[in-house]
Amino acid sequence: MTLVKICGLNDAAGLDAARAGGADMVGFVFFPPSPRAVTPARAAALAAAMPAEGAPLRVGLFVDAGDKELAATLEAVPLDILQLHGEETPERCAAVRARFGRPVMKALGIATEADLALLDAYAPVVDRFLLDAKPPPGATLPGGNAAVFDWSLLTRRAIPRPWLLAGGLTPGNVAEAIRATGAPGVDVSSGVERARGVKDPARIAAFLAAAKGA
Ligand SMILES: O=C(O)c1ccccc1N[C@@H]1O[C@H](COP(=O)(O)O)[C@@H](O)[C@H]1O
Repeated sequence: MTLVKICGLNDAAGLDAARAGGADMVGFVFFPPSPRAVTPARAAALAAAMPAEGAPLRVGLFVDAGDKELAATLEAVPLDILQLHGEETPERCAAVRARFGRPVMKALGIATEADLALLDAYAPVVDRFLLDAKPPPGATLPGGNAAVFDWSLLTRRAIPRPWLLAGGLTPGNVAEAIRATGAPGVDVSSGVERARGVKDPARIAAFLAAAKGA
């Protein structure tokens, strides 16, 4: 069954809906410019309501974070996976994985076939990929922009690690996205919100039902 990550959770109602609907991963955004950002203290309070082990796994989303920030966040919040959503190089991914002892999920922006060439450089040093759209012109965030990319690019080569499809997914298009790409997992933020940065429990439930039923 398709793995589902609900990202950008910042309140108990959203987290409850994600858990009730069977989310495999929940994401906390540690990137202050994002409207979904949480402080480590806020994420710790939300995570405290979750089971200590098992699903959903807690994913921390970081954008070009330094070791000090990663260490301080991990001190406060029991994160299972580190999602690196900035310009982190393969060397940086390897260093983060070794120093912090957590699986690393590297986000890559995909717009053309050439972007997929990066997969081979990262594959030896990451545990999972998150394949997202590149930020559209004028966007201020490196992700979370409700932008879709050309899914057919993903059918032309094998992805050398487990991976999640992201970018502009919604309850209405996620089943088609899974069918078109064969994605083993999907990730959503904007598509389950009622306003930018505000999660909608009903949309979270609908997304999970559509993705798990695909
Ligand atoms: O969600 C954010 O605010 C965010 C900020 C900075 C980097 C990544 C971010 N979100 C990630 O982007 C994907 C796609 O988002 P969307 O569904 O298109 O809105 C999301 O799943 C997050 O992993």
